[in-house]
Amino acid sequence: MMRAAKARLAGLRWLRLGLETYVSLPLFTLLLLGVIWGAGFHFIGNDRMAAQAAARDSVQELMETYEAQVVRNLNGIDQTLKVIKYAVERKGASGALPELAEQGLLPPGVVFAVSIADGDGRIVASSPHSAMHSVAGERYFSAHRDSRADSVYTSETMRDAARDEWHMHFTRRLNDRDGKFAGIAILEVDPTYFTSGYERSRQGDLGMVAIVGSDSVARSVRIGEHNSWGQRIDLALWRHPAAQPWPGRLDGVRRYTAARTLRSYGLTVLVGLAETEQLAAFEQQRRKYLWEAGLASAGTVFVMALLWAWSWQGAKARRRIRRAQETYAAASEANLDAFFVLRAVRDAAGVIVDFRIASANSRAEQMTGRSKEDLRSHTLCQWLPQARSNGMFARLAQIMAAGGTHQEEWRNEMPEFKAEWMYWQIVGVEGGLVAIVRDISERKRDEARIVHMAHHDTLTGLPNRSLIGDRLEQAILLAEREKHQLLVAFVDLDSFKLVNDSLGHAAGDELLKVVAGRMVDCLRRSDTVGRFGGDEFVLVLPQPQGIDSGGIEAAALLEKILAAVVRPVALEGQEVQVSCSIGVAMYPRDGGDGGTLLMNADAAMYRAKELGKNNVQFYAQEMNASLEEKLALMEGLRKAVDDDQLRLVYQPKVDLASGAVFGVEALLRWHHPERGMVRPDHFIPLAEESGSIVAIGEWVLREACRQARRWQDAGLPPMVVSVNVSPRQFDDRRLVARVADALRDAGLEARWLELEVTESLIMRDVQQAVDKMRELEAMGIALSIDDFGTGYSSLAALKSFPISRLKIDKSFVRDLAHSPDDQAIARAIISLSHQLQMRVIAEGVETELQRAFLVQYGCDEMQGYLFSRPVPPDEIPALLAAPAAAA
Ligand SMILES: Nc1nc2c(ncn2[C@@H]2O[C@@H]3COP(=O)(O)O[C@H]4[C@@H](O)[C@H](n5cnc6c(=O)[nH]c(N)nc65)O[C@@H]4COP(=O)(O)O[C@H]3[C@H]2O)c(=O)[nH]1
Repeated sequence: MMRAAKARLAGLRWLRLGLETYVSLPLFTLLLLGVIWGAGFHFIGNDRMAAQAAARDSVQELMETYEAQVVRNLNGIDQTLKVIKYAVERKGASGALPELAEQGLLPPGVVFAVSIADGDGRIVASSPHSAMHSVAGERYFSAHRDSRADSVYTSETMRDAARDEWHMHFTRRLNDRDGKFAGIAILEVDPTYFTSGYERSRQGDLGMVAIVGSDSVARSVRIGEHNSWGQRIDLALWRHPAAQPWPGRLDGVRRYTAARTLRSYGLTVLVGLAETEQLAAFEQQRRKYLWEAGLASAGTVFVMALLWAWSWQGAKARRRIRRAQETYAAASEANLDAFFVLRAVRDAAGVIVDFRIASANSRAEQMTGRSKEDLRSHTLCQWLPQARSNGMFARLAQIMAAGGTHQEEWRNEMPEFKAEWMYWQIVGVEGGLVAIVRDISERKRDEARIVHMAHHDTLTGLPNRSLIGDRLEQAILLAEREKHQLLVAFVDLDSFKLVNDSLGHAAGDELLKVVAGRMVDCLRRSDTVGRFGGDEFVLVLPQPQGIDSGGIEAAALLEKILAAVVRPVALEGQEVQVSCSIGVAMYPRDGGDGGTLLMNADAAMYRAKELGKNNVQFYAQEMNASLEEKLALMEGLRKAVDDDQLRLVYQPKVDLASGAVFGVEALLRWHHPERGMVRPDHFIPLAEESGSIVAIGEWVLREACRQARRWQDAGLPPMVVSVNVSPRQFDDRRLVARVADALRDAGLEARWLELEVTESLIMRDVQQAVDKMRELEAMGIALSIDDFGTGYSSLAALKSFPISRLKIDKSFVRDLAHSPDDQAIARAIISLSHQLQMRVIAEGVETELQRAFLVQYGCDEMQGYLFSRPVPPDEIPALLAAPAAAA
């Protein structure tokens, strides 16, 4: 099957090739040449045969004529000889000739010479008269003498002794009355006599007539104007000559020949017509034919060559077009763009009324959902009726008129195209247009996505800092024009860092998303809520309702946000609660531009934080002062260590069972040269923020170790000194080395040092924290978790910590007497500590009630104003000396 199909294909290919003019034309030319030359040679052949036949006829005719002529002449000669013989025999030799001459019976002497020889061979009479001589020695004489035959003897052409001329001698025997030999009658004839009938006009210059004796010796030969005799001619060859001309052996000229033997005279007459002359006319005709065929051939070849060149050019052009079409088809098929070739349809006046779809590619099929055939069977306006109303047709007609290339992007609203956004490039071509159409919906979506990403926060999808800035500027312009106010609020989540650090970033991100969603739900569509960065959000509320009437409704809205944010969020299987602090600035009262409004809202937000978080603060001018103050404090902190402005106070830790002081917690104090005492709650976060906490923390560590050593040296019973370690300090890679240095330099045993780390600190990266804590533990240093209960430690993680003590945060202790929740938490922490083989200490114990509760539930230790406030180191010996506050 395959082979048959292949063969059919190959056959078709050859047929198509054969039909190509540039191939068939040379073949046709060859055919024509064949016909021309075939006809030429056919005519030539015919003519040759006719000419040869004519030549043969001519030679026969000539033969007939020449033979008749010779026979007539010979008969005449013989008749003359007979008359002479008769006269001689009757009257004798001397009287015979004159009588015959008188009677006019002798031939003219100009041509013939008559003589009579006697029995001895002596010429006894002659006419015309000649000198006496003897012919006794001649063969013709002896032939008659020796033979009684009464016949004419024809001698060879020979020189006559009397006249010294060449003659043919015809002789007859003369007898006397007794019948004996009496001599011979001789008639001499010029040999040319027999060839004088040569007609040049008929026989040409090379024609031949000849008489040859039976002895094969030519008596007379005439070829053209030339006479000769005496040569030998092989009569055997001449009597049966070929039908074709042959060279004869006379002069090498090929002749048509004929021969006839005249038996009674012992002669053979020969005629010959030269081939060249006989066929001269034919040759001329032949040359003419050849010329004509040559000219016809040249003409044919020339015309065909022109036609071929023309058709070759045409074929080349067609091939080029076909290749271009194939290339176009292949390229357009492989292209990801849709191709449409449109041909203009014009009315009688030449105005374009529509476009016919001449061609389309596969991509066009996909984009339109129609097959190529279907598309080709429509005009543009049949297919897309709306093209007339939506301007597409007019646009195409205009491009057609203007020419060139046009391109544009447009949002597609025609259901015939399966694309939302399209790009088209229209190229004007001869008689129409090529439309290259591309589906750019994906690109447009990407662009929109990029634009969105550039202006929106990827996590929450809310406008980002730059878009907030834009919206704010827009809102300011609008408010300015409409004479409205504008509210800008800075929202910062309280304790977000705690969640992030303890539950991980994924949980932190989830929290941000939930909170963002809740804030969006609280606002109108015209309001903007954006994420400014980290856990900071910004609200822009144009024309806030009720601002003019004292901000009551705005405040309600912000309260709503506070309430929405503080609702518990389920994260990592547990419920987390965060609040937020909101600072508000009003346009135009608090600032005329976005930057100022944001800065003032930020200051108000800080104020809200300072006031215990989870509240809203409207901006007041003095707030900026606190911001400056913050910067000033940061600057002062950098010099605090070097300028010896730091001091440590110590708060005793008491064993609840015995009431004895077993240790102290070192608490930092900053004696600012201008501001006086600055509380650690104020400056520790700043030190942490600026990084100076590392240097400050090291100073605290060294000072606490030195002080513990001093107390020991002063003879006080050894006790554990607790030092707080901040997150940055804990992250310091050299923390362990620094602790070791501090102990060594102070000469203090490691067992008298305890480090307090916060719960959130170790929960940021549990593994790393555990590794570091194990190093410290290995040195003999005790570790405790400060502020326990405020973070989100998992029980599993807690078990892996090398911790010896948990400290219940004072926020749970504060309301212990009244809050069942706090009581439950305190009980849980105490129980948990004991299960984990840890001791538990409560901080911030101020009242007896609190202490009683703690004692009741088995808390091991306490710390708080109830026993002592933090005191300078020199007051510690007195406290140790005081009687134990028994449980
Ligand atoms: N209301 C009340 N408060 C009590 C009572 N007993 C003790 N306090 C206070 O509770 C705080 C205990 O320290 P903290 O929880 O570690 O909280 C500390 C600690 O987190 C930090 N801090 C203090 N010194 C250092 C330090 O040297 N390094 C580091 N990193 N942080 C320190 O500053 C915080 C505040 O320190 P202080 O102002 O000294 O406040 C101390 C102390 O004066 C009480 O009965 N009632």
